[in-house]
Amino acid sequence: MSGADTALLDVRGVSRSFWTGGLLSRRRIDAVKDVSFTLTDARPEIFTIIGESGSGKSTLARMILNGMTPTGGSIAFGGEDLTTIRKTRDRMRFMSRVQPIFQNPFESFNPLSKVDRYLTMTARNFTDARSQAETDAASDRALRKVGLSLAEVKDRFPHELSGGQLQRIAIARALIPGPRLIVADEPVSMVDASLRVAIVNLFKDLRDELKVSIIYITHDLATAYYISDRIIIMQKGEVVESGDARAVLDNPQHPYSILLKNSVLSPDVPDDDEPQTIERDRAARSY
Ligand SMILES: Nc1ncnc2c1ncn2[C@@H]1O[C@H](COP(=O)(O)OP(=O)(O)OP(=O)(O)O)[C@@H](O)[C@H]1O
Repeated sequence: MSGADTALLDVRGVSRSFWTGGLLSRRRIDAVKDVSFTLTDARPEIFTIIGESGSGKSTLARMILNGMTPTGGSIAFGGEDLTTIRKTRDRMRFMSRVQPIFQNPFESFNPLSKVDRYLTMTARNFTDARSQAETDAASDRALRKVGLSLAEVKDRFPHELSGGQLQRIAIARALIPGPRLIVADEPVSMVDASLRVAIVNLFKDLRDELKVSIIYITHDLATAYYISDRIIIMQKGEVVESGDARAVLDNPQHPYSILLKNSVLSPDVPDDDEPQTIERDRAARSY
């Protein structure tokens, strides 16, 4: 689908609750509450979801990736409600258009498999490439978009590569099917601080050159400020502030947004220079 009015992604009044505890101590957790936003096909953008731990970011990401059903509201991709995407063929089509990037690149790859195997499998599953020469060509094309080449990564195991290289290979793998949307959940929080800028810059290139929209999920205000077009700030499952990223982050209105900004940013964030990255110990986590 394309056209100025087509919603690439329409998240409408989405909520997700969980029940925890036993029969007598049942407790409802409202992980995501009534979240709405729309991404358009006509204008690829980096749309950032920011919030502290437990604010519902990953739950929202899982629902957008169709790995979890909302308990309220609806999500449509290209006009198609995600709950109607059930058949394997439809799921594969959806997956080719919406690709995830996970937090921990070391968990994205089987330590016993050579990394190029993931690229080959993705090329076989999601493109017309069948022969080794064709899958190699598809892998190399994708790797070159992230500043690598097949020659550099072929026959290498994950432990032979850095976290930054692995994350770039994970991004290359996600690009092979030609997605319209990438959902990146904390993609740089486990990457060495010195490599974060290179990775977030890649997202800008993907937006500008490949016209891919990116949902960038983070707790890191500095990289968010640096790359985002629009932003929503979440607290306890709710969107407390949203809009143009620079406008929101330069002049936050909600007390939580002000607190968030004051707690992580020094007063003068450079305009277009390197973001000041914030170190935080975070436990390895994946979906
Ligand atoms: N499967 C589940 N069962 C019960 N509660 C859950 C489940 N998944 C998430 N939650 C709860 O929902 C809330 C939101 O969690 P979520 O992981 O979406 O937050 P987050 O903003 O991504 O946090 P983090 O940055 O730490 O990953 C938390 O209180 C969490 O404990």
